Amino acid sequence: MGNLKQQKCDACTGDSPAVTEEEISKLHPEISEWSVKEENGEKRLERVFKFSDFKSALNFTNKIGEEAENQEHHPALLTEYGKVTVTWWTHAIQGLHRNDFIMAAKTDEIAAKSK
Ligand SMILES: C[C@H](O)[C@H](O)[C@H]1CNC2=NC(N)=NC(=O)C2=N1
Repeated sequence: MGNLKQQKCDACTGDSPAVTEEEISKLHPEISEWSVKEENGEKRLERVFKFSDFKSALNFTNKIGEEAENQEHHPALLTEYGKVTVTWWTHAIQGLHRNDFIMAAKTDEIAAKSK
């Protein structure tokens, strides 16, 4: 464990397995700052990152966007003055896949490097 951020996303289709509750409880400690939310009956991972101004928030948003393109797995990003809300889930399965936990870990790493 502790290596989620080094993993790559698998190509995901509607047949890909959603993580089970048991897997969620194993993976969540690696990204403990994220909350598991439920929206429209779909589980999602969400975290708010704080910044000193809009420009830093936008800069972080763009870095997450680049990594999303590299991994072909894409978040919802809400950029505001001094904060970015990042939400990961897998549209193809309307819920959480291991990919979402990998991307959350990568997001944490990018945030740590952006400080
Ligand atoms: C074909 C392409 O890989 C898929 O449409 C990808 C793109 N990015 C994606 N991102 C996310 N978060 N969920 C998906 O199901 C998804 N599907």
